[in-house]
Amino acid sequence: MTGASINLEHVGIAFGTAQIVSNVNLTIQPGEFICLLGPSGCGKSTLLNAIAGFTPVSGRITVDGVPVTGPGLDRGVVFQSSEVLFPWLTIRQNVEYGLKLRGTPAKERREKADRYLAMVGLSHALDRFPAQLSGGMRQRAQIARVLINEPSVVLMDEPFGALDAQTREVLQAELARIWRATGCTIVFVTHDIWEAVLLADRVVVMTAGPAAGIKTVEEITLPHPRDQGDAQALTLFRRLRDDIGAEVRRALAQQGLSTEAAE
Ligand SMILES: Nc1ncnc2c1ncn2[C@@H]1O[C@H](COP(=O)(O)OP(=O)(O)OP(=O)(O)O)[C@@H](O)[C@H]1O
Repeated sequence: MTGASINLEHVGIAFGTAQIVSNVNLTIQPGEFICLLGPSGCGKSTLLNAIAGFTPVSGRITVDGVPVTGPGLDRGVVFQSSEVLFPWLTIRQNVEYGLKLRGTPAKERREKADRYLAMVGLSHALDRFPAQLSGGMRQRAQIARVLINEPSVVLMDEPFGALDAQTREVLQAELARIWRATGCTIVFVTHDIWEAVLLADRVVVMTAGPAAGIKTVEEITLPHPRDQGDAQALTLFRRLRDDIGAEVRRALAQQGLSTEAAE
């Protein structure tokens, strides 16, 4: 598994007459970890869905130079909700499912499923059903189900958003390890500024919608594992918080609402 480059050129996304995203230009290097941050509702998920090929765009999105025209196995998507797992299949069967559909022999798909389930720390839960797992374990299973396809790009939409703070912290550290082990390119949507500081090579901050674009791109060169107690990490956190806060205040002012409401 190696990471692919992603190129967004003048990307715009509209739903009917509503222009959600406008003129986004971004080049993502192979193996990079990009976090998308921005005010609520600005269009982070919309942009991620466009890279996944779920949403048509104006402009151009390419992955390793190939235009995105629809979903593909080169791009795996991890959603916030783990309800995408089939409740009637065991965790191992869930992870194997895609390979089974594509006719991979049973022995090979079992070996692969077990390898990726070991990578996400679920070797002890292979034969359990989703309902018998915690939320964090279900998210690990969802990640294994994506990784088994050996995608060059993993797109993650607030994958830890529904988890408690301690579980989220554990999964963040595990994701950083998995990312290094696989070399895939990750684009990760989050509301959580600390999550972005702890994980990303670059944080892309979007402007408030409508017609959201890129406000700033912050490069983070701190070594892993990163720590919230680190002074440089704290400086970055504050800068990102101020950038996003300014966008939220601008959006509220545009709507004629008090800017103090955003403090
Ligand atoms: N299928 C759709 N049809 C019409 N409008 C949509 C559709 N999907 C999203 N939108 C609108 O696009 C805008 C951006 O939504 P999106 O979910 O991408 O924002 P977000 O930044 O990910 O939000 P949040 O941070 O709250 O999760 C919102 O105004 C939303 O209502």
